Amino acid sequence: MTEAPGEGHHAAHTWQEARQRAFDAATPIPPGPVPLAKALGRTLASDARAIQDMPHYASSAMDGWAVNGTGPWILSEPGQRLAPHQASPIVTGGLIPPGAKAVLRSESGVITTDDDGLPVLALGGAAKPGEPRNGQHIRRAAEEAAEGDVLLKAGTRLNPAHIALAALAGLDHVDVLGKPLVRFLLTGSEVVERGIPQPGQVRDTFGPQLGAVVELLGGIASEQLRVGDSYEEWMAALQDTEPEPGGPDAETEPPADVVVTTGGTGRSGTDHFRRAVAELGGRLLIDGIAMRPGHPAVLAELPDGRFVVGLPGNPLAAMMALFTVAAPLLAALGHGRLAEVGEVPCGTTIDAEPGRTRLMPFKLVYGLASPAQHAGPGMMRGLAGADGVLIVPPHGVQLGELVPAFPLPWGKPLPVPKAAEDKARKTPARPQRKAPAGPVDWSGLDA
Ligand SMILES: Nc1nc2c(c(=O)[nH]1)N[C@H]1C(S)=C(S)[C@@H](COP(=O)(O)OP(=O)(O)OC[C@H]3O[C@@H](n4cnc5c(N)ncnc54)[C@H](O)[C@@H]3O)O[C@H]1N2
Ligand code: MOO
Repeated sequence: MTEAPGEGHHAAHTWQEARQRAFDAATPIPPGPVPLAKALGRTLASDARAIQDMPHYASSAMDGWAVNGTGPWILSEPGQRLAPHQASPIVTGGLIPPGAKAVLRSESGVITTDDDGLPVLALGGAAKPGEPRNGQHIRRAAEEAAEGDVLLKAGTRLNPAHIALAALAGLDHVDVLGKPLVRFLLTGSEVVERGIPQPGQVRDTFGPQLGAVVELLGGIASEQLRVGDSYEEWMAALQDTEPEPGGPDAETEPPADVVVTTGGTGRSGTDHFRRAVAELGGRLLIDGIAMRPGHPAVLAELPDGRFVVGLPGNPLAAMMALFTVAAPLLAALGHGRLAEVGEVPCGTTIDAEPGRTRLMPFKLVYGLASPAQHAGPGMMRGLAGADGVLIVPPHGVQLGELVPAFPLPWGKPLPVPKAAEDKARKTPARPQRKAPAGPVDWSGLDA
């Protein structure tokens, strides 16, 4: 923390360049299979089809008897082929025996004796007229889907019912679009995880929020590793983020695609990000951004393909760096798009600050953006109460002027500015397409 990174002594990227560069650095992670237990929220890369008829055998929908022909029925052993006027006991879900034409519910039949005193099944008091109809209470094979039918279309974002359907179809895995796995390396000997921090100590603000935010940004949040401030710890941790080949975690924990580090982005003796990356043979893709807060933010790529996002230690600065660098990177890795920047009318005049973009958490007050108080680089209060973040250009903003902004990953979308809304209203509605003649094809709504 001796020099001012990005403050003149090396060429920092503009905010816009940094965002685009982070997005362009990555290509989408290829699709692959995931077990159903990990498929929630994932996007199907290819159609999921029935691998056999569903159900794959005819079964009973009721407890009772499988019957052939009209009663009374002579009882035979369960599972045996039924000749006309024969019946055998069956339970719900039981396999329909060959020769059975229907199932008689238990409440519709009685076991009685025939003239010779032999046990027979006869219709009982609760039987409805005409019972059992041919096929009654039999769940036919392929009633839900025939082998090869598309159950879920490529592009479906999997919800619990989709996953249950895949399980019902007998699938153990589904083919989904790649999604970046993110590990965290939280650094700083002064950082404490619980209790009241002593002078010189600081409560960890990253552990409690980074995983959740990374998930909202389209990543899979994996474990957090905590180290102190020594270079050796940094090196060991950056090397050590892979599960040991053949080790206990190797099966369950695939290698990370991204490592997010916190702290150590400055240039003092205890700030090791750049040196550690260089020693590991990595290269810096972004080294400082002309923005405030968060200017020391770094993005690097290691020879093993992992990206390392270096967030500054100051809490608000880190979140602004996360939104600027990690959000586009995760979008690119996860088959997403670079989010468009919105606009909000500004409720105040913000003076120029040449050479850097300022990211300011704001609250909407009567539709106008008002920069939040308590938004110093080390604070969280402003962001915690904010509706979004203003991207204030170096030349400042005039009162009432539209200013670029982005919403928070956990918040509501930005309101559409009135000017844009009025324009949309004035644009004549597109002429309705004529409905096609003939029956409507609803097949696109299936699955
Ligand atoms: N001479 C200069 N000093 C500093 C400059 C500069 O340009 N010249 N930039 C300042 C800015 S801006 C930032 S941001 C920080 C960047 O610091 P580092 O990334 O090296 O982070 P540290 O020095 O390790 O920590 C900074 C600050 O953040 C606190 N911290 C760290 N981890 C956590 C955590 N998990 N939860 C809460 N707070 C955390 C740490 O205690 C420090 O107070 O450098 C400035 N200095
Ligand atoms: O830019 Mo620092 O990143 O202000 O806190």
